[in-house]
This record gives sequence, structure tokens and C-alpha cells, in this order.
Amino acid sequence: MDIKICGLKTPEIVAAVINQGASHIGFIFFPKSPRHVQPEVAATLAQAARGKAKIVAVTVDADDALLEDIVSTLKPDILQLHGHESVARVQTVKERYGVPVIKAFSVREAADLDAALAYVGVADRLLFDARAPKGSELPGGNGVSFDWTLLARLDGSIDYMLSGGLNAENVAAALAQTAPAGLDVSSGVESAPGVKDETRIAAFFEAVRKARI
Ligand SMILES: O=C(O)c1ccccc1N[C@@H]1O[C@H](COP(=O)(O)O)[C@@H](O)[C@H]1O
Repeated sequence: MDIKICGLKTPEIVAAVINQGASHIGFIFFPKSPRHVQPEVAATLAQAARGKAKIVAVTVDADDALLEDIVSTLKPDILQLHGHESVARVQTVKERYGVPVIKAFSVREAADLDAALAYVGVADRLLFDARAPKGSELPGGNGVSFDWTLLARLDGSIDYMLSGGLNAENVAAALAQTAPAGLDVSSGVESAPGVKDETRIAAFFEAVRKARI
């Protein structure tokens, strides 16, 4: 199972998540986020992880100038589009930058999943996150979950990652109700917004291992 730890900001945490066996690490390029980093900083942090985990650049309705800067500076393995990017925009981004795309969707009700189906075959992978709480300026990284049972309506052949409020305490329940190809976590392995915690990271990986025995 793929595990992506998102919102990394320090070399110590990059080393910790690689040691735990993360398949993906994510860098956030969204100034309103407490996890925001500049492309140059992400590129330096990514050096220790390249070839060991996929490097994911997370953007929100980014324009071409920002994507060009990120792609040329960080050289990500994957772009995660976490805004309202259309099917056409996802297709264009893939073609223009030659990088696989994870398209994120905010889920609160069944209709949100139906809307995501239009991206199957265009995005390389879908990612289901919770709808942001009212008042939040972040489309992701809010530490809130959605009703996982909604995912039962998906065709089993759809490749998706699950995110939204996952942590060591609830990941076993999430895996009992869903069948994702991967998990994506940010707030659930932090001690404060934007501050990753090695003990919580280790506990998350341990909980996933236990749940999958
Ligand atoms: O983490 C952020 O700050 C963020 C900002 C803007 C877009 C996406 C963001 N993170 C994504 O949100 C989910 C994880 O959220 P959670 O904190 O575990 O609930 C994950 O997909 C991140 O890539």
C-alpha cells in the first residue's frame, strides 16, 4: 500500500518518513498553508528522498508560471492538483509538463464522487479528501474526515488514494471500510499545524502495518 506523508518542511522529517517506508512525500505550494514551502526549499529537502520515495508537488489552481517554476526547480515525480482544476486543465498540465497527475476531490456527499468519475483515464490517480470546513482557507490539510462508506459506490477498478483526517487512531477503521491504493496524511502526524511529529509518524505507519496483517 502506498503511503504519502504530506507537507514536509525539514530534513529531519524527510529522513524520518523515508525511514518509515513512505512511498510518496508531498510538498505544499500554497501560501495560505502552514506547510507552504518555496520550490528551492522543497528541491533541497527532496534530495535525500529522490529515488526512495516519489516526490509530489501539491498545488491549488496553480497558473502556468507557478507550475513551470515548481517543475523546473523541484523536478517532482508527480503533480497533485488540489483545487478546482477541470478535466481539460488536468489533461493540459499532463501534456505540458510530462509529469503524472494526482487529482484531488473534496467529498461530502455521493454527488462529489460522481463528479470525479469524469477524470478517470485523464488523471493518473484520484485522491479523495474531505470537503473543507466552513471558514477554512485550505482546500486540504484540515484534519477532517468524510463518510468513508460513500467510497463503496466506486467501481473497484478505480485507482485512488484516501486522505482527510487520517491518523494512527482511525486508519484501521478507514481501511476496514475502503479499498484505496494509497493513504495520504498531513495533520494527523503533526503536533501543531505545519509541525510534523516523528512519534505520530511512526505510530501511523505502525497502525497501517497492524491493520493490514
Ligand atoms: O496540507 C495542506 O496544507 C494543504 C494545503 C492545500 C492543499 C492541500 C493540502 N494538503 C492535502 O490535504 C490532504 C491531507 O489533509 P489532512 O491534514 O491529513 O486532513 C492531503 O491530500 C494533502 O496533500
